[in-house]
Amino acid sequence: MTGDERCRLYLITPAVLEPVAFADRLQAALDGGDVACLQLRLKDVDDDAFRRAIERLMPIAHAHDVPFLVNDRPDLAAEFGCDGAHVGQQDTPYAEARRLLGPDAIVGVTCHDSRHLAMEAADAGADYVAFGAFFHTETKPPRFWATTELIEAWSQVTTVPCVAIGGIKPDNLGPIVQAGADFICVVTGVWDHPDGPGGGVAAYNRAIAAALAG
Ligand SMILES: Cc1ncc(COP(=O)(O)OP(=O)(O)O)c(N)n1
Ligand SMILES: Cc1nc(C(=O)O)sc1CCOP(=O)(O)O
Repeated sequence: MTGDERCRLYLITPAVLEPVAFADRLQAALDGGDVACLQLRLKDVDDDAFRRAIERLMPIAHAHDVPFLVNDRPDLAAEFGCDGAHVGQQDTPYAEARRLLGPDAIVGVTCHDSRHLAMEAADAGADYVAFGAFFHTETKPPRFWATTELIEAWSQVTTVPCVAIGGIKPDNLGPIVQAGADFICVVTGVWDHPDGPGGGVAAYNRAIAAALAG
């Protein structure tokens, strides 16, 4: 994951899923077009459920050349040789995640609405920083609000890629892309898309391309 390319789609799984049934939906999503990264984000599950999901879903991501990251659990990501992990401000600290995963893994950090947190993460070596939420979302009711001004300011001072997250849909992503976001990160806009997950991925990619063109 580098920030020196065009803006790309970063996909997060639903927080509750049954791995065998979800595998077909993941396959459909990744068949729908370009996805830069897949993050497994499970909530309220035990370690065995996490392990079953990693074992079933990571090969599908890899068959599409999509890096597979695990949210909150760099220990499990390391155990299964995943491509990396995403950690929040209340999770395993960045330095410990990096120690567990090694220098070549992708480690991203939630930075909410804060350029200061983002600088700290980038200086420590994070591969990307994540800003959000941009819009209201039921997926995770926002406590912080990020802005396109933050993305613009970030892009001017550093080359460390930034991810924009929170309520982002094909019809509201234009200003975020034009402000310089490297990745548009999405949960429901893909999984709940009326044309299915593949249609959702295609719709985001069309909207990103239109924003970059226009
Ligand atoms: C790419 C990306 N950005 C932000 C988050 C949110 O992470 P966090 O603050 O740790 O909250 P939970 O996802 O654990 O609810 C993310 N997962 N991914
Ligand atoms: C997991 C997560 N983190 C956020 C943050 O603001 O840090 S918003 C969010 C949920 C994003 O889901 P959707 O694309 O369905 O709005």
